[in-house]
Amino acid sequence: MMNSDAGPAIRADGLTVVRGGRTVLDDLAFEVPRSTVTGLLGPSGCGKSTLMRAIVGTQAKVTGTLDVLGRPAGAAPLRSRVGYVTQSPSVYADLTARQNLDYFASVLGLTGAARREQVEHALADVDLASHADVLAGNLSGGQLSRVSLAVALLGTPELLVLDEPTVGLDPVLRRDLWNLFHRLAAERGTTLLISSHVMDEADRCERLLLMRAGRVLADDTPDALRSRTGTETIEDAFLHLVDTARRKEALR
Ligand SMILES: Nc1ncnc2c1ncn2[C@@H]1O[C@H](COP(=O)(O)OP(=O)(O)OP(=O)(O)O)[C@@H](O)[C@H]1O
Repeated sequence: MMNSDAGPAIRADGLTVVRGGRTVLDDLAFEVPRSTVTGLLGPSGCGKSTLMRAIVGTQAKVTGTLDVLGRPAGAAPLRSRVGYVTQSPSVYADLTARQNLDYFASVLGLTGAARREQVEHALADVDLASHADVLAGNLSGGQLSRVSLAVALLGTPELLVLDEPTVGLDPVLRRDLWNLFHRLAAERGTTLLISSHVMDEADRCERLLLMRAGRVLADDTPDALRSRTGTETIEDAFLHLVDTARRKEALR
């Protein structure tokens, strides 16, 4: 019998998604190893959110292979094992940060002391303990997105899929969040897939998936990408790969 705990956290092969009659993900093949921080980088509109939605099982018209933690993406047993944070924070404005977490912890089936412990832990992880009793509606944008992240941390998911979690945050908070991401991978074995359209976040990742126009341009470590393309920055590596892809398309 196949062991669903072995192998990569995510495996895609021939993955294609059609939205509104357009192919927005085109024949993707890649793997995301377990317990790593992988960056999903590419320009606005290249398909990052669509890929994340496919991985968490909320995207229609997905064809090809897409396995998550050894099971087909979206399979019911994955629900409690995968955490997902969208670009727009999804919390209740009329509840405090702590009440939001308590509510979502109860939805996950957590009770009693274990629930209280998980809630306090998640608040501390995202550095929001001092604002725990403020109504979500009165929190800043960055604080709200950290409440969403804390919700995703409840239940200690094995895979965290985070759509642009550091957008709009100040440099200190951004650094603290990246430190948290690495701690989760190193200490809890969590796999993190984190999207960004800012190339300067690339060096904070152990691995990179570079996307452009619905295709994966590269699936590698930042160092390997730079040395393979003979460039010094990931932005230059990305441009080099785009030019190479364009030349190939022109030859065809
Ligand atoms: N409901 C929809 N119907 C048709 N096309 C869509 C729909 N939603 C998104 N698209 C298209 O799919 C493509 C990929 O969109 P997606 O949101 O996945 O990109 P993205 O890389 O996450 O962009 P951003 O960084 O701006 O969030 C875009 O060209 C977009 O216009």
